[in-house]
Amino acid sequence: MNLWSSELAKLAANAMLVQRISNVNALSAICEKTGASVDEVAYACGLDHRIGKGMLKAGPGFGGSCFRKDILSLVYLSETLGLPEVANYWRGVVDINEYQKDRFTKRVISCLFNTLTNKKIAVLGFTFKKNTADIRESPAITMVTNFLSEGAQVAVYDPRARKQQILVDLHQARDDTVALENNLMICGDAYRACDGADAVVVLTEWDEFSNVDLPTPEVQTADPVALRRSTVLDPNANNFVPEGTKHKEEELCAVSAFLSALKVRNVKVGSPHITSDEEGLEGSRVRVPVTPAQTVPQWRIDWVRIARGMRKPMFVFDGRNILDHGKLQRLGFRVEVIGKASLTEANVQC
Ligand SMILES: NC(=O)c1ccc[n+]([C@@H]2O[C@H](COP(=O)([O-])OP(=O)(O)OC[C@H]3O[C@@H](n4cnc5c(N)ncnc54)[C@H](O)[C@@H]3O)[C@@H](O)[C@H]2O)c1
Ligand SMILES: O=c1ccn([C@@H]2O[C@H](COP(=O)(O)OP(=O)(O)O[C@H]3O[C@H](CO)[C@@H](O)[C@H](O)[C@H]3O)[C@@H](O)[C@H]2O)c(=O)[nH]1
Repeated sequence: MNLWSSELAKLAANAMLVQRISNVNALSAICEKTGASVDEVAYACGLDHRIGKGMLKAGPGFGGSCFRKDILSLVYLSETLGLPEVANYWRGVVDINEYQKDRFTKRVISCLFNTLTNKKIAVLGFTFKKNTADIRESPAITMVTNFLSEGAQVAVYDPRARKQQILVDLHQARDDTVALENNLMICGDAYRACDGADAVVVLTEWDEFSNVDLPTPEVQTADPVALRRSTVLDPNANNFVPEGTKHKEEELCAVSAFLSALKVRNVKVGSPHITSDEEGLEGSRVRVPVTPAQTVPQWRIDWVRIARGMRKPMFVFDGRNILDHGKLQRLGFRVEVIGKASLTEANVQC
C-alpha cells in the first residue's frame, strides 16, 4: 500500500462510519415526523447483510476526538486539491451532525413550553460515548451550551467525566463565564442533578441510567467482551479493586470467581456509591473484566427516586434510546425519544 493510500484509508474508514451514523440520524428526524421508530428502521436495514448491524444507532450526534477531525481533514484535502464538490459532500456530514444536536435541543425547548428560562435541566451523561472519561467533541458540550444560552439552570451528572474537564470544554464553547458560574452545576450523583429538575436529558448511554429489564443469564453470554466493559463495582464493597492496578488475566479470573462465589448477580438499584459534588469520579470507580456469569451491571439509578424529586410536569428526553419508555410513563414522566414521534399526548407540538 502506498503512502497516500494508507493515509486516506484511515480517513476513509472513519468517513464511512460517520456516514452511517449520519444516515440514521437524518432518518431519525423523518421517524419523529412520521411515527416510524428509528430503532426498527435501523434494525430492518441492518438485516441486509450488505449493510450490517453496526454503527446504526441514532443519537444526539457523533462525538469523540477522531470523527469530526478526520472528516474535516477530507474537506480540507478536497479543497486543497481543487475539488469543491467533494469538499461540500463531506462537509455535509459535519453539518448534519450539528443539525442533529440543534434539533434535539429545539425539541427539548419546544416540549418545555418554548422556554427554558428559570427551568432546571438535568443532563445525564457528558462523555461522547459510554465507558470512557473522554468528552472531546461530545454532543453534550453543544447541548449544555444551548440550554445555558436559553436561560436554563443545568445540572450535569456523568459517572466518569472530570468536573474540571467539563468546565474547561464548556468555557471554550461559550464566552459567558457568568452563566457557567451561576447556572451550571456538576453533580456527583444523578439524584442531586435531577432534584427539582423540570426535565432529564439522557445524552450518554451509560448502563447505570437504564431501567430496561435485564436479559436472562443465557442471553447475557452473547458478547462477553462488551458486557465485561459495562461492569462497575462499588468501591465500598468487598470486591472493589483500586483503579490503576494492572490486572493480569489470571487475576481478573480470580476476581470473577470470587464474585461468583459471592453470587453478586443482582443489580443494586438506588444507592449511589459516590456522593462528592466536587471531583470527577475517575478515581472512585473501577471497571473490572469479569466472566459472562457476572455480566449484569452492579448499579443502576432508581427512576422512582428521580421522579419523586422532580418538578411536575416532569420530562425525560432519551437521546440514546436506551430507556424503557413505558415504565417511565407509568411513573408519570412525559417521555420524548430520539427517532420516535412524541410519546407525550398532552403536548402534541413536541
Ligand atoms: N482516541 C482514540 O480512540 C484513537 C483511536 C485510533 C486512532 N486515534 C488517532 O490517534 C491520534 C491521537 O489521538 P488520542 O486521542 O489517542 O491522543 P491525544 O493526544 O489527542 O489525547 C491523549 C489522551 O488525553 C485525554 N484527553 C485529551 N483531551 C481530553 C478531553 N477533552 N476530555 C477527556 N480526555 C481528554 C484522552 O484520554 C486521550 O486519550 C489522533 O490522530 C487520532 O485520530 C485515536
Ligand atoms: O451507531 C452509532 C455508533 C457510534 N455513535 C457515536 O459515534 C461516536 C464515536 O463512537 P465510536 O466510533 O464508538 O468511538 P471512537 O473512539 O471515536 O472510535 C472511532 O474513532 C477512532 C479514532 O479514529 C477509530 O479508531 C475507531 O475505529 C472509530 O470507530 C460516539 O459519539 C458514539 O456515540 C453513534 O451515534 N451511533
